[in-house]
Amino acid sequence: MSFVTCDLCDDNADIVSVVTGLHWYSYGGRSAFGGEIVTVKCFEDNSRVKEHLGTDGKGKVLVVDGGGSLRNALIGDMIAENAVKNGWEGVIIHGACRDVDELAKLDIGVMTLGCVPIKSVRRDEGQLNIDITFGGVTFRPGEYVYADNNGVITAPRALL
Ligand SMILES: O=C([O-])CC(=O)C(=O)O
Repeated sequence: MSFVTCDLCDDNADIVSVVTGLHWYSYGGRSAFGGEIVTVKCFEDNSRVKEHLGTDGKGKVLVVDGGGSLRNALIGDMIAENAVKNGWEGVIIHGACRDVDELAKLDIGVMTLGCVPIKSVRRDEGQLNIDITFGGVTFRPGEYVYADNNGVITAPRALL
């Protein structure tokens, strides 16, 4: 998938929403990625993230509202490798990741607010496929998200 979010914004100004006010870091081996939105809402517990990236993700991006916490990592190289095996396009986390040198070698997009060496807890908490909001945008399961080094945008339908 080859695109620039700036062009997608210019060409679809009437329907895109743009995430603002957040500083993203791109850690995955793919810097531009997009697809159908699947959501997880959790806080310092990556149970739902691990579980869901273990299912088929072709054409999909997992968007995680981790409450902005940088206190532990919601994804690392093992979970990301599994996501690659299952065909996920990428993961966007309003929170943190770890194992960044390994993430850079994987053919998947991983955008987060930062990294931290410690993993998250797993208490089987978190919700799947509910509307989540951060950076002024509501991510709705079934809509579309596109991300690159310029930022993150959503649209009610596929733009590519
Ligand atoms: O296991 C975790 O919770 C996160 C992690 O380090 C990995 O995915 O390798």
